Amino acid sequence: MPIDPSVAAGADLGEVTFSWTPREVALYNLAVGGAHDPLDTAGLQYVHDSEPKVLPSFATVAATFNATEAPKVSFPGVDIDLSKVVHGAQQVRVHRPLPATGTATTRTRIAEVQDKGSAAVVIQESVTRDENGEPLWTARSSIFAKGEGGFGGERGSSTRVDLPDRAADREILVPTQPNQALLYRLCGDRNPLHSDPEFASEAGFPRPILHGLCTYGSVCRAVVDEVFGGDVSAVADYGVSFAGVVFPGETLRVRAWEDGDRLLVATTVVDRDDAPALSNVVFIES
Ligand SMILES: CCCCCCC[C@@H](O)CC(=O)SCCNC(=O)CCNC(=O)[C@H](O)C(C)(C)COP(=O)(O)OP(=O)(O)OC[C@H]1O[C@@H](n2cnc3c(N)ncnc32)[C@H](O)[C@@H]1OP(=O)(O)O
Repeated sequence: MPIDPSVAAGADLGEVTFSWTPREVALYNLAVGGAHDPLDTAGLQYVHDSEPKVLPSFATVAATFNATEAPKVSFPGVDIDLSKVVHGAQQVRVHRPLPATGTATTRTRIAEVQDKGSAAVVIQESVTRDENGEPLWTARSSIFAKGEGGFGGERGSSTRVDLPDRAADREILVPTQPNQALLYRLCGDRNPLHSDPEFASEAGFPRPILHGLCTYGSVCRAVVDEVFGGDVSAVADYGVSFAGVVFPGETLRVRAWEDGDRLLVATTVVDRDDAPALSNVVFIES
């Protein structure tokens, strides 16, 4: 049985300790479109040799940055073929601005396993602490596994963030590059879905798709630059659902609405009639 909710739900996936340096931070920043204009001196802070700006979304890659193997969807009570899964949702809360150099330990558990009928959703939660045991960030991510539902689990809740019924306060265009996924995979996500045309085809896609977390980071970077004046510390919490695929080279349209201490955002693909890419996007300002 690929999913046994009685084993999976609440399972402790253990701890991992890892370190990062300005080199990893700068590579990540480039992989999410930072410093795309080398004549923009503000953008160059993303690739500063000793103190590059650290986006809160860096939290999504820090623990696995140097991975070189494809991930496995294999946990207690869960064993799913990688070609059947897509990233469903991601949220990160940073408890303070992330340093450009650090060592931390992440403990992860399976918070919930949802049976959506045809699909399964596996939700992981992790807490990351610095060397003194102080929390640095907490994260929640969902894996959406097509065809893996029907195992007799709870359907779980739905996520739905309604957007204001008015024109967006800001609109930003975020180009991605045709080789964006090949660059982003150097930040540790070696899923062949993003680099191998044959694997992508077996998974049901016409060509390799962009990592969900590359879209996540690119939108974070664009919002920090264009809405928060380049201040990476302005974001305390950032969550999204991955609503549709993005192909490398496509341009994203980011529309943003101020909503108190929140920024609500919709992200669509310009080149495909504004097909949804990210939904339920909420930035909480610090
Ligand atoms: C450890 C190893 C881990 C490896 C993880 C993966 C690593 C990465 O490399 C992989 C990636 O980055 S993949 C790229 C990023 N993700 C995507 O592109 C997915 C885009 N989204 C889709 O295709 C569809 O929305 C889709 C397919 C997600 C859903 O579409 P539908 O099947 O049409 O679903 P729908 O009928 O709308 O809803 C059915 C129920 O599912 C819930 N749901 C929908 N979208 C969800 C999502 N994105 N995340 C979580 N749950 C979601 C709905 O709420 C609904 O349930 P309910 O009826 O209870 O509300």
